[in-house]
Amino acid sequence: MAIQKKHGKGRLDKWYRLAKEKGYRSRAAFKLVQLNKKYGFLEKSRVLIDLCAAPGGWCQVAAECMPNQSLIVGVDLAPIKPIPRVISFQSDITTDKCRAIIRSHLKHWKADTVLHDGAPNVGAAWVQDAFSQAELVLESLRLATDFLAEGGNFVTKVFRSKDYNPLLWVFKQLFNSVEATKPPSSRNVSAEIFVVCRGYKAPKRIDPKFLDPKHVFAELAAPTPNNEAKVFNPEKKKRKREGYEEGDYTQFKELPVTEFINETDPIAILGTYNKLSFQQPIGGDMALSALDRLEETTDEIKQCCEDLKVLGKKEFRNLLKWRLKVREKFGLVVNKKKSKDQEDESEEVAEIAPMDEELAIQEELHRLREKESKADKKLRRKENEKKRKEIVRLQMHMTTPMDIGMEQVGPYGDDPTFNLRRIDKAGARDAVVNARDIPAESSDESESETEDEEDDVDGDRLERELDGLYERYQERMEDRDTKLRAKKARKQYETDEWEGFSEDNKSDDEEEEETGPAPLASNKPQSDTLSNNASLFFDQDIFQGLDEEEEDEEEDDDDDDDDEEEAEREEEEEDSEEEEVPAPKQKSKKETKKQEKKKEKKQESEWVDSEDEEAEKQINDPRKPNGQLDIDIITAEAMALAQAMASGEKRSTDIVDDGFNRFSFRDVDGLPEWFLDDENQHSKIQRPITKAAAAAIKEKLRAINARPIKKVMEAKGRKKFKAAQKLEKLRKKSALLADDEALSERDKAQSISKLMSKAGKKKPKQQVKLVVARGNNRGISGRPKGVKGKYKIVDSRMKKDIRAQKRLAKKKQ
Ligand SMILES: C[S@@+](CC[C@H](N)C(=O)[O-])C[C@H]1O[C@@H](n2cnc3c(N)ncnc32)[C@H](O)[C@@H]1O
Repeated sequence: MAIQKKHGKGRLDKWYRLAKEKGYRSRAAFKLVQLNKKYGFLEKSRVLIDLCAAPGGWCQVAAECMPNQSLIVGVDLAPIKPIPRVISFQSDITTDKCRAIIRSHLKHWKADTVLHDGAPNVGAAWVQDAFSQAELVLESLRLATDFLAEGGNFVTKVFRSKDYNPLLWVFKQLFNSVEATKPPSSRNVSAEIFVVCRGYKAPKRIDPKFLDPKHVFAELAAPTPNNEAKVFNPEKKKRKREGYEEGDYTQFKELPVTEFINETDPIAILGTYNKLSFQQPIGGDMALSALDRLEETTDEIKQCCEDLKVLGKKEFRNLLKWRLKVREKFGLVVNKKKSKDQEDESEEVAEIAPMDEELAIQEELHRLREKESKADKKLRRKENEKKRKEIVRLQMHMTTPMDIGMEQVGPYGDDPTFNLRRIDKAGARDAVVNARDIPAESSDESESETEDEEDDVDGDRLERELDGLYERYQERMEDRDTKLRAKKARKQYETDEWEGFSEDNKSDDEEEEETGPAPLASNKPQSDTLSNNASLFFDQDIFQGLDEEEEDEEEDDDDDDDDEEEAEREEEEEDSEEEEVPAPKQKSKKETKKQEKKKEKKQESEWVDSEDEEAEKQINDPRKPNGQLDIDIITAEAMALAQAMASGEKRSTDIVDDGFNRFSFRDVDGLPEWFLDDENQHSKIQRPITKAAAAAIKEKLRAINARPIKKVMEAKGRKKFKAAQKLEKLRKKSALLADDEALSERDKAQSISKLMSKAGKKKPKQQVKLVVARGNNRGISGRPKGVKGKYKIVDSRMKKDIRAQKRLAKKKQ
C-alpha cells in the first residue's frame, strides 16, 4: 500500500520480484493482469476509473491493455506518481468532492469499467479507517453506479467476512453476471477475493437502501431457538468460516517478538500475525529487550519476523528453532537431563519444547523421505527414458553409434568387446571378436617401440580380417537373388534423387539382405548405406582414424596434382628459360608416387563402397564382380526358361543349342530400317510361357508399380518437413507460455490447448477471384485495380471456348 511502509526484503515473493522486473509499481498489478486474462474487460474498455489506485499498479496494467486514446482516471488517498496515459488525483473515494473531480475528467463520457482494489489503511490516523472493507466496497459501488455505462464492468476486492454474502447479493441486483475469483498472485493466506461484475443493468432509479451499509449489512434477528429440537438433535459444533473476528477488521497484526518467545503456542502466533516486532513494549522484560542483539538473532531471522505471511515452511522451522534457542538461553526451557523436580516447576516448558522438537523431527523425516522418493523417481525416469530410446532406435532401424551405449555403461560398456551383442551374424561377430583384441590406438606419445610393433602386427591382423570379411561378403553378393538386387538398385537410385526426411528408410527386405559388413570403398563406409550391423561394425573406434587418413590422402593427392602441374609448368619454363631447376627429378618422384597412389586407388576401387555404388554398377555394368552376366529376369519368357532350368527340365547346353535356330543368321544387309524394326518383332523363336512364370512376372511388376513415384515421395517429404516445422514452432510457443510466471496453471493450459486447436485447423483455401475483362479491366495486363489475393481474368471469349471444349469432349464420349 502506498502509505504503509513496505519492507522490500520481507516481501521477496515471486510476484514482488516479477513486479520489480516488469516495472510495475505493485505486485497487485498481477492480480489485474490475471483477472483481465480471464475476463478480458480491459481491451474492450475506452473509459476506466480506478478507485484506490495508489501506487498505481492497476493503472499501469490498464494503460498497457486498453486501446490507445482511452481515458483512465486513478484516485487514491495517497498520491500517485504520474503514469503515462493516466489521469490521477488524490482524494477520498467516499466523498462528493472525489465524485465531482471524476465527473470533471469524464465530462459527458460514461465509464466502461470501474476498478476498486481499496483496503482501509491500517496504522495511519485517518478518519477513513473507520470504514470497514465491506463498507468501502459499497462506497465504491455507489460511485460506480454514478459513472458506469450500461453493460459496464465493476471489479472489486472483497474480504471473506460475514458481510461478503450481502455484498454479493447487492452486486447481483445490479449486474447481469457476478463471479468471485481469486487470482494466483493473491496470497493464499490473504482473505481477499475479487468479484468481477459484468453487464451493468443501469436501472433508472436505485433504491438507496441497496447502497446503504446500515441496510445491507444489517444483522438479521436471530430466530427463536427451538429448545425441544435441541434435546433430540444436539447441536454439532461447526467450524467458524465467517472470516474476520468481530471488531477486528484490521488485516495487519503485529506482536512483540517477546510474546512469541514467551507464549506457549508459537505455531498459532505464526499463523495469526503478520509481523513480530523487535520493539520492546514499555515495561517489558529487560533481558528480552536484548533479543535482537543475540548472535542467534541473525539478519535472516529479523527479516522473517518482518512479514510472516510470506514465509515458507523452512522459514517457519527456522523461527521455531530460533525460539527454542532463545528460550534455552534465557532459561525458559528445562534441559531434559535436569531433575524431575525442575521439570515439574516449568510445566509449560515441558509441554511445549518436545512439541517443537517433534515438529522439527517430523519435518526433517518428511524432507528426507521426499528426497529419497525424488531420487527414486529420477532413477526410474532415467531407466524408462533409456528403454524408450532403445525401443525407438530398434523401431527406426537406426544404427546405434557405439558411444551411445558407452554413455550408460562406461567408456566401452560393460563388456570390453565394445558390446557388439547385436552383431549376430557369425562372420561379422567373429571378425569383431577378433578385432576387439586389437588394442586401441594409444594417444600416449611415449609408448615404447615394442608396443608400436605390436600395434602393427595387430593392424595387419585387422587387415586380414577385413579381407576375409570382404571375401565372404562378395560370395554372398554373388548368391543374391537377382530380383531383390534389382529392387535395391532401383530403391538406391530413388534415394539418390530424394532422401526425404527420415533417417533410415530401408525396407525389411533390404535389411535381411544386408547381413554382412558392407564393402569398403575408400576405406570408410558410408553409414547411411550400410546395414545396422555393418554400421555398428564400422562405427568402432578402430575405424575412426581411417576416415581422416583417407581425407589426408585425398588432400595429399590434390596437393600432388597441384605439385605436378606446377612441376610441369616449371619444366616448360625451364625449357624456355634454360634455368637449372630440379624439376624433372621432382616430377619423376611425384610420378612414381602418383602411380603408387593410382595402384592403391585401383585396389580400393575393387572394394565396392556401398549399396549405392553397387546398384549403380549393376545398372551400368551387366556383369557381376565375378564376371558372370548379371541379368534381371523381367520377361515371362525368361522366367519360364529360368523355371525350366531350376527344375532340371533344361540345361545350360540346351539353351546354347536353342540359340542356333533359323533366325540366328539372318542376312539383313541392305534392308531398310523400318523393315528390320518390324521384322525383329517376329524373327525370333516363340517360346511357350508357363502360367506360373506369367504370374511371377505379373507380381513383380505389380510390386514395382506399387511404389510411389518420385514426385509423390517428394511431396510427402515436404509435407512431413512442414509438419515437423509447425510442431517445433508450437513446442517453442507452448514452452514460452509454460514459463510465463504471470499466468496461472489453468490459464497456461487453456492458452496451450487454444494454440493446439488453432494449429489443428486447416487454413481455408484462398478463393480465386474471377475478374471479368470488361469496362476498365478490358485488355489490362497485370493485377486489376482493387483486387487483392488470387485472381483470374475471364472474358466472354474464354467462356465460349470452355463451353466448346466441353461440347467436344461430350461428343467424343
Ligand atoms: C492495495 S492498495 C491499492 C493498490 C493498487 N490497486 C495498485 O495496483 O497499486 C489499497 C489502496 O486503497 C487506498 N484507500 C483506502 N481507503 C481509501 C479511500 N477511502 N479513498 C481512497 N483510497 C483509499 C489506500 O490508500 C491504498 O493505497
